[in-house]
Amino acid sequence: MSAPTGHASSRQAVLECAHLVRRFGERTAVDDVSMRIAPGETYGLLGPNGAGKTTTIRMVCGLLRPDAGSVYVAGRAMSTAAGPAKQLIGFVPQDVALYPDLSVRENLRFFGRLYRLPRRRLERRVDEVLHLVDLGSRAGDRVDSLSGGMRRRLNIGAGLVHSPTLLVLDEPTVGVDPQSRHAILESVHRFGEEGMAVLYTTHYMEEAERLCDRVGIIDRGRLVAEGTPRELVALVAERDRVRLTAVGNLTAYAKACRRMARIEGAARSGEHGDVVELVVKDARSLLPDLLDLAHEQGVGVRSVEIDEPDLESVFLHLTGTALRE
Ligand SMILES: Nc1ncnc2c1ncn2[C@@H]1O[C@H](COP(=O)(O)OP(=O)(O)OP(=O)(O)O)[C@@H](O)[C@H]1O
Repeated sequence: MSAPTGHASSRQAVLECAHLVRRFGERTAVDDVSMRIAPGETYGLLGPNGAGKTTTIRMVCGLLRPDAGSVYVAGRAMSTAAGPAKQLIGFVPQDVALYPDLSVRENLRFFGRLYRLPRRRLERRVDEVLHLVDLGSRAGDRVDSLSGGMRRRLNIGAGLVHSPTLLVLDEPTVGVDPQSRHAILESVHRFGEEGMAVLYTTHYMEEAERLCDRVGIIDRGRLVAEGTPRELVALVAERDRVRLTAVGNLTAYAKACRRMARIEGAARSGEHGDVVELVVKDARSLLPDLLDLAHEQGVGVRSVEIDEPDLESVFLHLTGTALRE
C-alpha cells in the first residue's frame, strides 16, 4: 500500500479483515483487501461506484462468501452460516427494508424480536434507538407516512436494536435531501461517540472527511490508501487543487492535461460533467499553459478555482480519476 496505515488501536479489533478476494466470473470485484477497525472507531470506505465497497461489506457481514481471506468480528470468525459473529453486526443496506403498514415503533420491535431480545429490554432499547435516530416524535406513525429521509433513519435504527458491536452502513445518504443527510450524519457521529464501531461506505468525500476517524480509499477492488483524513491529505501536501468549469470535450482535455509536466491527476467530474479537476504543483504558474491547452482544444473555460487539496485530490492523485466521473 502506498499510504500511511493510520492507527487502529492495539486493543482487540472489532473488525479484522485479511486479504479478502471476491471474483464474479472474470471480474475481480475485491482484490486483497485488509482492514482493521478499533472499538469506537468510525471507518470510511471511500470509492467511486463499482469500486467494490458493497461486495466488501457483504463479505464482512457474512452475506457473501469470500474466494479468499478472512473476517473476524471481535475475535470471532465470520461465515455465511448463522453464528456469533453475525449477532455482533448491525447491517444497514442501501435499500430501505421496512414494513410500510407497521408503525415506526412496531418496526423496531419486529427487528428486536428477530434477535430474541427479552420484552423489557426490547422496549427500553426501542426507546433508546428512537432517540438515537431522532424519530421519537413519530414513534406511533406508520412507515408509509414518513418522508424518504425518515425512512432511511428508521432503516438505520433497525440495524441498531440489538446493540451491535459494529454497525455497517452502505451508502446511507444516497438520494436523500440535504436536511435528512445532515440528520443521518449527526446520528452516525453520535454512535461513534457512544463507543460503537462503524464501517461506513460512501462515494462522497465530504462525508468521509467529516465523519470518519480513518478512511480507506478503494479503487477497482483494491485498497489504495488508508489513514486519517489528515494523513491522507498530507499525501498531496504542497499541491494545489484546481477546478476548471468549462464547455467542450472535457474528457479529451483532461487526458491532454495528464500528459503535461507537473500535473499529477486530471479528470472530468462535477455533477453535470462540466468540471475538470486537477492536482498540480504550483497552480498559479501553470495556469497560462492550462488555458492555452484549453484554447487549442476548443474548450471554453468559464471559471477557475484554486484551492487546498482535499480527499478528492488524494483520490485523483492516487488513481488518476475522479471519485465521481
Ligand atoms: N453479483 C454480482 N455479479 C456480477 N458482478 C458483480 C456482482 N456484484 C458486484 N459485481 C461487480 O463487482 C464490482 C464491484 O461492485 P460493488 O457493488 O461492490 O461496488 P460498489 O463500490 O459498492 O459500487 P456501488 O456504489 O455502485 O454499489 C462491479 O464491477 C460490479 O459490477
